[in-house]
Amino acid sequence: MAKFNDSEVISETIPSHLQKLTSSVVQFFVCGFITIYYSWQLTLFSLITSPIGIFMSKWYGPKVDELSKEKSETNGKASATVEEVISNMRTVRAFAAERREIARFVTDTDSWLEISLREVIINFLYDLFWTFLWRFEAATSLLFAGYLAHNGRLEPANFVIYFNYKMRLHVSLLMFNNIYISVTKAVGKTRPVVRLLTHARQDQSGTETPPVIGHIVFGGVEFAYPTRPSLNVLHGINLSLEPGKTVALVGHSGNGKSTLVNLLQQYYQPSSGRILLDGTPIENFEHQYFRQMVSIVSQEPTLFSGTVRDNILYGYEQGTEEDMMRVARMANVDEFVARMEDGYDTMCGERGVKMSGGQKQRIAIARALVRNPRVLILDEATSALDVESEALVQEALNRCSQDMTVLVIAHRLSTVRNADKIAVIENGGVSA
Ligand SMILES: Nc1ncnc2c1ncn2[C@@H]1O[C@H](COP(=O)(O)OP(=O)(O)OP(=O)(O)O)[C@@H](O)[C@H]1O
Repeated sequence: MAKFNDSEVISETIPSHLQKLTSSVVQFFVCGFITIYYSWQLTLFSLITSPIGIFMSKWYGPKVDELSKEKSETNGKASATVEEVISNMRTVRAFAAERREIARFVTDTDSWLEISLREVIINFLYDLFWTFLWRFEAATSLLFAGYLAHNGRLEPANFVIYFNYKMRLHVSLLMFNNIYISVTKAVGKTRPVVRLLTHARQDQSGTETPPVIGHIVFGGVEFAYPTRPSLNVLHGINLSLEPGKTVALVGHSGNGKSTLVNLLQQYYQPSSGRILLDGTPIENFEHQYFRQMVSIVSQEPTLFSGTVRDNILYGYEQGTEEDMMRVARMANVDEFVARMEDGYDTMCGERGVKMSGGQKQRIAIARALVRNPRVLILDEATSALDVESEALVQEALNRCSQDMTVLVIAHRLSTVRNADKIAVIENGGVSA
């Protein structure tokens, strides 16, 4: 799992403030030394109010951090609602749920407004506090300076120089304060982004690129989803996938078939146990290379809004026209694209809405194959299709997967019948 902490978040957000920070540190020390030089008694006296200021900042920092976090969470929730509704517009309209969805969005924006109001009030009180504290400190310092001058312990000229530099010292302290507030707010807001980036970096930290023939071993794999850490979905899975063979993974709904595939895809890491590809732990593989060697066709493949060509070569931009045509023929894509006016330049539409289910599946198979993988994962790739489309897709899969290791999540008897080995996943364990 991704490990990250606040210092990591701060180190990502602080560089933009570095210049201001450096100049205020320099100003602080220069002015500090000059004020001490001209009147150490006054300088010492003005520190009396510091503990109150430090105490207030200690309270304010976590408060702002918490509010920024809450605010970006509610903001994200409102955006997610909008995105979900827009992408499922037909379902929303089919069930006349427009009012319900508007109410959901309004609830999200209301909480955002409430948090923003709290933030405004806290910021106002904080500013008021510092204005009052500095006025109070200036007034008491002036009185003390008068007392020192009266007793001949402070020259009037030194007094003028002292106050001049004291004002500059205040300016640098104010700058510190502003930087502190901005960094605290930024930390609260950027924490989820940094967490995502850190996770992505860790996901891509492997460097090895050994030759792969496609022997996969799950050794004592245990796993619980981070959102339900107390519920172990997989308990000590031991399974071997021989190179070039097809293994059908079967089991009741909810028994963990997709979870096992998610682990092989490195979307999550096992709580314990190991997954090896030709003897190398999968996390040690270089990211791009691993994705080239292990490819997936999912149950509901997502296409992007570009052309058929763009979608087949997605993530494999070095692929040539010949590569594209080769897999398009293998996956029966050529069969329907040849009848389209723009051929491989036909636009697929957002999320592939301009393609039928079977066409999307065949493009997804071509996309998985174009990188010449050694391992192919098929997540019920034909289960959502009608008989004719299924036959075309199945034919394509049989043709393509002959010299690859195939892990197929199977619901249908026909898929199971074609497999070299059947692995039954039950109660978090597996028997083959
Ligand atoms: N992202 C998630 N967070 C928490 N729990 C999850 C998550 N995804 C799946 N689960 C839980 O993990 C268990 C296994 O789910 P999984 O999707 O692996 O089952 P499956 O065998 O593939 O089911 P199906 O055949 O219905 O697709 C289920 O109890 C499910 O509720």
